[in-house]
Amino acid sequence: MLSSNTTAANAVEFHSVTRQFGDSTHPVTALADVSFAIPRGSVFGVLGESGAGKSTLLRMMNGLDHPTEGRVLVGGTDLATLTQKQLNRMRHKIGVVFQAFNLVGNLTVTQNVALPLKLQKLKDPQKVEDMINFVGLGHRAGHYPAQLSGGEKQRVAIARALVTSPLLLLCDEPTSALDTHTTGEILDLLRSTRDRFGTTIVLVTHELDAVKAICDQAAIFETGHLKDIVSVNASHAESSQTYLDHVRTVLGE
Ligand SMILES: Nc1ncnc2c1ncn2[C@@H]1O[C@H](COP(=O)(O)OP(=O)(O)OP(=O)(O)O)[C@@H](O)[C@H]1O
Repeated sequence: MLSSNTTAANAVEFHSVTRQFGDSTHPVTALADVSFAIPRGSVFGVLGESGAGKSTLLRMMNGLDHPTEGRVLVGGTDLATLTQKQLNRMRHKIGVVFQAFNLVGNLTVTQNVALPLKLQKLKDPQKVEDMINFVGLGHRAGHYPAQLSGGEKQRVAIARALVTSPLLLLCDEPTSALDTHTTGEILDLLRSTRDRFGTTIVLVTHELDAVKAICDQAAIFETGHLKDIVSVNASHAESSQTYLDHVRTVLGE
């Protein structure tokens, strides 16, 4: 299990994974014979156009969906060997961050961040406070989501995902709803998360800039097929540049 087998070299392994939907007359192949590994402590990008299979891939890492063929290992454990109870426990060690933030509107920042602990009947006010401070929102702890900017909402979502000390953080288009400057700040925060806590991060995105800014490797998918895995050699300092610098870089000045 992810929490017990902390020595596995790879946080995630896909072995010849195929996922088909539909019936035999109208099959839809979301993933076709996909194999790859994500080293522990790395930031791994998943790139692909709409329908490439990215969401299906994330759902499998989270144990919410299962291969039609092949095996998915998380923290060295084949998810197919787990009982539902074990799977639920493992999922507590996987954080998820979404494009739409998915905060609870009538809860404060502190209450939102404490939610995953509450769902496990746990309490750890110090950890909640630490995570809120880590994402730079100590001054907003009593605010409600409607009082926050998009970037601040995503910071809350990241603090909430980190409060259970996940070994794996799955980020599904986490910056797609944000402007360029705020995107840079959120990517910096994700990189700090990896550096500070050693969290393995999977970043699903269609934004090449985001992959270039923080990923060690990126897998490129096309209609369910893994086309390539590239090592990202970008200078990771680039994401810390100012908005103006970024505009100049992109516009080629
Ligand atoms: N529950 C399902 N039932 C039937 N087909 C599905 C189901 N889930 C996904 N698919 C199909 O599998 C393929 C991959 O879908 P998936 O959502 O994983 O792609 P994606 O890369 O995440 O796309 P997007 O960027 O639009 O979210 C698509 O053709 C999709 O229609």
